[in-house]
This record gives sequence, structure tokens and C-alpha cells, in this order.
Amino acid sequence: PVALKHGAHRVGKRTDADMAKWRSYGLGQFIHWGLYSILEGKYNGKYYNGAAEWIRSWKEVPHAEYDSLYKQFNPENFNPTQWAKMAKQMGVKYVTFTTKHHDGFCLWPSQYTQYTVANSPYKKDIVKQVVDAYTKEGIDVYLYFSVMDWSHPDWRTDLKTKEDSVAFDRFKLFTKNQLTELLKMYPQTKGLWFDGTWDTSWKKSGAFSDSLEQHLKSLIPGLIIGSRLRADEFGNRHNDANGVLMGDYEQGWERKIPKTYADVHGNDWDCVMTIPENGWGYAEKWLGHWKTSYECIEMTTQCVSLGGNFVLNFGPKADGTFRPEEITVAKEMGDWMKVNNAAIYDCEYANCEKQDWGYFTKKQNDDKIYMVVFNVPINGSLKVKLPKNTSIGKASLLQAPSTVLSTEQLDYNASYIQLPKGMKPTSPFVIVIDTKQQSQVETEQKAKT
Ligand SMILES: COc1ccc([C@H]2[C@H](O)[C@H](O)[C@H](C)N2C)cc1
Repeated sequence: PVALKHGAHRVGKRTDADMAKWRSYGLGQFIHWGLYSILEGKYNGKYYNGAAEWIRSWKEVPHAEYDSLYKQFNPENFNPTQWAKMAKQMGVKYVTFTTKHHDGFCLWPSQYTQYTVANSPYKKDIVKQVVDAYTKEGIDVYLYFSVMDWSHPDWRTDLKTKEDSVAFDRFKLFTKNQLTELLKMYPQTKGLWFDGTWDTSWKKSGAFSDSLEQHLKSLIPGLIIGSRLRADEFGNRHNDANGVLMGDYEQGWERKIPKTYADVHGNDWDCVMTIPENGWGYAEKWLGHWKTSYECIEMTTQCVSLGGNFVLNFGPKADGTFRPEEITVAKEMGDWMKVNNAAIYDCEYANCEKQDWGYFTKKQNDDKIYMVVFNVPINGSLKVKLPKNTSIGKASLLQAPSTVLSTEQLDYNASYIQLPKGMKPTSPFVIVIDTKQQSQVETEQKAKT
């Protein structure tokens, strides 16, 4: 291996209680809210065909015009308690909220810039209201922070000249100061979700990113920071020069889900996902396909079945309200989670091979296995292959525990599970399997002879 001073300082998953809590979440909410929400993905009657929160980068939008939008920011219908209650009903265990996106506008009254909500007509501290309202609902709060800051004169995409380096040194101090004030002002924060760290200037700042992470973790012990913050001294991101993840979990799964367990390389990870095909901030017109609650339920299950968390994004309008499609997805997911959350919360990879009927999840620190069924075979029988030397003790419906399902053992670790006659599922359902190990089976068989 390569000797690294600013590579990963830990190999393998964190083993502390704070990370165990993170690993138990299953389902989270992302919220993207800011000045881009005012433009709604369009300008001068033309629709931007990129992600709405990137509209400032569209050649049609004069920067000065965009940067003066803060003078209009006044979300009179913003009700953080309503936001938190919608999230609670949806069944999310954590929320990641944009404190500052790439445009540099701060939703908290930062003392290090004038470009904040304090200087908008709204005036009040939005980050504080979100942190307090979600914490009150028992939902852990994580803060999204974009290192890249288009509004700051000292931001650089690369460090070509001495002047660049002098300016970027000022920028790094500004960044450290803003992050320090965020953690001091909102000490309930459980973690930071970094973005905007792909540019060369940051790849050349590996040592700084390392010391910054250590500084932030000294402010809130147990703080959770994913793999989007760090670069090593060779400019590698996510994985260092030795292929070891730098960060508490892998943050590369943006709008994509790993295919197999091998793809996650033994790391903790989350997938962040948009309801439309792309676009995180509010857009009047959603381009392409909008995911249904059914698809979001399947993605949640798929992520948990591979040991990760699923984080679904919501983009409130400039006035603080959510669009009907997002309210519907939250409600329908919540209705499903109310009945089936045992297969999502505190669950992990079950180490079973994937089968057509759906996904396995396994309770952490327990032998219970859940089958989340999305496809019932024509013959009404679910073929179940379990890990070697593991067989079905009892199979029952999560939503009707007294309904024990008949099982026919095919061989040591394969069985048919018969669904109750007349069961006509209209939404994904969960079968609970109490497993028994091979040694138990032999003992039983010996007892029989
Ligand atoms: C260049 O491709 C990008 C860059 C940044 C993003 C940002 C989005 O604006 C959103 O904040 C997402 C979480 N982030 C990765 C997405 C795709």
C-alpha cells in the first residue's frame, strides 16, 4: 500500500453507537430549498432543461439577476412543524437539509457573509426552525453544505496562480468558519452532507479536507460525515490511493442504487434520489418520469436489502409549501411504512441470493428474516432459497402474524411458501421468517428416528 498522510484513517465500518443509529434508519428525507426555488426551473418564459437548483449556471440567467433574488425571498407559508409532521407520517428517520447550495445563499444568519436569509425580507433563521421542528418530531437532522460557492469572490475551480492559492486560502478559512458556526449554532446536528467537492481546487486541498473533518468531529463527537468531503494528498476522492473509503459512509450513490452487495464493498452507504428523473430544487415542470410511491417503496426496500439507506428528495416551493405530487408520495409511503416498517427499520443485508419475488431484509442483531414481496408467481408459491444450513422455522404474514403460511421443504435450504388461498395482494407485503439452523434440523430429525 501507498503511505498516506491524508488518506482513510479507518478501514471498515464505524462501530460506535452513533453510526449504528445511522445504519438503522432505512428511510430518510432530503430537502432542497433556496433562491433557485423562486425561479422554478424557468427564466423569461423559457424552461431550463437541467436540474432546477443549477439554473444560475444557465447562460440565459444573468448572475447579478440571480444573486439579487434574495430580495424577494419571503416564504410566508413556511411552516416547519408541518414539514416535520409530513416527514414523520412518511416514516423517515432522518432529514438532510440544504444550509447553503452551490449559489452560496445561506439559509442561516451566517456572520461570515451578508448573503444570507437575515438580509432577505424573511429575515428569520430557517435552519434553526428546521432543526428544531424535526428534532421535536424525533427525526435526526443532517446538514447539507456545498463547499463550492459561486457567490464568493475567493472561490476557485483550480489553483493555477499564486493569486489563486492566496484567494483559495481565504476561501478555505471562510468554509471552516461557516461550518464551525453551523455546528455551534445547531448542536443537535447529527452529521454533515457535503457537496461541491469535485473541482481541482479541492482535490489539491486534501490535507485541509482532512484537518477540517477532524476539527468538525472535535466539535460534535460522533458526527457523521460521508465520503464527499475528503480528498487524499493525491487528489483521490471517496476512496484513497489504497482504495479505502475516506468517510463514515459511501456517498457516491446519487440517483442510482447498487445492483449487488458486492458493489457496496463492505461500506455503509446511502442512495439519494429525486422523484422526477433529475432536479432537486422546485421546478414548475418536472422533466421525464415522476416516481410513484410504489417505486419509492421498492427503492427503499432495495437499498435496505443491500445494507444501505434510501433518502428521497423534496423540493418545496419558494413560499414553503410542497407540490401535490410530493405530498401524495409522502402520504402513500407513510401508509405502507406504518404496516411494514419492521422490514425496513433496524434491518440489514440478509446474505441471501436475490429472488424474483422481491427482496430479503434481516433484523440487525436478530435471526428474523423478512421477505418483502413485489411479484407473486402465477402458481401462488414463493420459492425461497436461504443461506446454507438455514431453513424456515415458521413463515407468517407481518400484517397478520397469526396467519402461518404452509411451507414445503425442497432441500436443506430451499422451500416453497404457499400464500393463503384467496390472498389477492394489492400492495407489496412482508413475510416474516423465523429461521432455524441446520444443526437444529439434524437434532429434530434425530429425535424423530
Ligand atoms: C455535476 O453533476 C451534479 C453536480 C451536483 C449535484 C448536486 C445537486 O444539485 C443536488 O444538490 C445533489 C444532492 N448534488 C449531488 C448533482 C449532479
